Amino acid sequence: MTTDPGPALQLTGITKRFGAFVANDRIDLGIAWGEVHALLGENGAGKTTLMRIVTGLYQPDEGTMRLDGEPVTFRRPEQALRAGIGMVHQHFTLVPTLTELENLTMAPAFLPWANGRSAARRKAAEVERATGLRIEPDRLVADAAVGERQRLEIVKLLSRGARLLIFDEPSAALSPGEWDELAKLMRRLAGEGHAVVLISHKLSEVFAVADRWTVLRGGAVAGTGDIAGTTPAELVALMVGESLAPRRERTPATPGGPALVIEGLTVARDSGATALDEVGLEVRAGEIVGIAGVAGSGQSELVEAVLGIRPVAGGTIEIGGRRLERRTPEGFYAAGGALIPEDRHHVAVIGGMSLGENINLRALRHAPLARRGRIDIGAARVRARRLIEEYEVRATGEHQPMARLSGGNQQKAVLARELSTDPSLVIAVQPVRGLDVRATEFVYRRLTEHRDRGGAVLLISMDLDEVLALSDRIAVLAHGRVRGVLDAADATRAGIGSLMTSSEVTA
Ligand SMILES: Nc1ncnc2c1ncn2[C@@H]1O[C@H](COP(=O)(O)OP(=O)(O)OP(=O)(O)O)[C@@H](O)[C@H]1O
Repeated sequence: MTTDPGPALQLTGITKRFGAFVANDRIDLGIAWGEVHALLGENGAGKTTLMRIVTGLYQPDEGTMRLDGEPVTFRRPEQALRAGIGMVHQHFTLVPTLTELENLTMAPAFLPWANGRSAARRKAAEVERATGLRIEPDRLVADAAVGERQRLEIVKLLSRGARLLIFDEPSAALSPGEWDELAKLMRRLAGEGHAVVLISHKLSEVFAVADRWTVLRGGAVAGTGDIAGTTPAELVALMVGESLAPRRERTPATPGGPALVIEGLTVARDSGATALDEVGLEVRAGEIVGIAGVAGSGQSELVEAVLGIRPVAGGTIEIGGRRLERRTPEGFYAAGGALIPEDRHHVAVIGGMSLGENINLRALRHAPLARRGRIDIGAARVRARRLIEEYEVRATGEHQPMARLSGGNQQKAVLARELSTDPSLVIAVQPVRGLDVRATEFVYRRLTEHRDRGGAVLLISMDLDEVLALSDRIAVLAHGRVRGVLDAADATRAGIGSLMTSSEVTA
């Protein structure tokens, strides 16, 4: 299909306030059919708010929207979707206790087939072919990794006839191969006359797929233009209002004693299938060990086993030289562990509690916040404010409900909470997920400083560049087994990639 490029969506003077706070400030933005338009900006710049307006989740206080030249008002997401506008959210909208196929059959396109499983399966296969995205019809969504859930979200949206698709940081949980696939899909959709809006903090992705860009800063448009003729440095400067200092040279690690020792760890998935098969892994004090692997290779189960929330069929786990006999989260934290979880929304934050309460959650049982069984509210407030400042969490104050912070700022709060208790072992799963360029540099520096002070870090990430940039040693996990452990200095993308996709154990 060919479509003349033309104005798909035109926003004029869009303003959105939350109380006295102006999240979107008189925004003019045009998205054309046939283009991939990157929407950029620091954490809290107002990107998600604007896209929530476009998809009917929020109503603007001022301004107008036109779709194909016609004024439109969306009071609910269904209205936007009916008009062909859909969003792949940072937090997915799937039902975890249903299978992927069951989740898909809830979409109207499938309803006529909903009572016939084989027909629904055929329809699912058809959508898979059309989108080039795989799904596992019989897998419970709860068992799917974040990246796999996201894929299902996209399939669901396309099956509902979305023509303008908004991707909110879609690559956060994807392996390089999955991202390449998604990038191709975005280009294909644009080529077929769809419009794609890409919210991303990764400029390499933006330059790989986008035709045009718009930068938001402090809720207002800071600039817009064509990707051709723009440099990443120019966009960074527009986003943060300054240029970023170059990353410091990393010094080699000086590893000490073992901080985490895992031997022969065998763990099952919820379905009973083997998730980890006799996995051995060691992280020493003063080093960062990265785990590279495609989503669903057993990373989540590894973390859950160490944390003590997943039964272990065999093997041992030692933290700080002590074997964890009764494995519980309390035991993990008491042994000096800290965790930056993969799924921020469901596991890492309590949305109904304030930012300050979330930041202090792990410090409440000990002095100086706990005094004779009571919490010193004044000390808690001071501590929260200090960490909010130190971690540059952008919020109206420590009282702001956590759910009202932008995604990136929630992530900064999680980091503040976990790193501020001086842990000996940090398990960091996708630690910069959703963070802007400046905050990403900040976290990388923090984790490296933690290592330099003798702390141990187990880094789990689907982002191979991140694993390569941060790790001292890299363990490659594939199909529940460690396929090799490499010194980061000698590791190459290609070498890791071939181990990541290997199905035979060569060791
Ligand atoms: N429901 C709400 N109530 C109050 N403030 C809100 C609400 N939603 C968003 N905000 C505020 O609006 C600002 C913009 O948030 P938004 O989520 O749009 O940012 P963003 O550019 O998408 O950031 P990120 O890159 O971190 O996702 C933030 O400071 C946030 O705290």
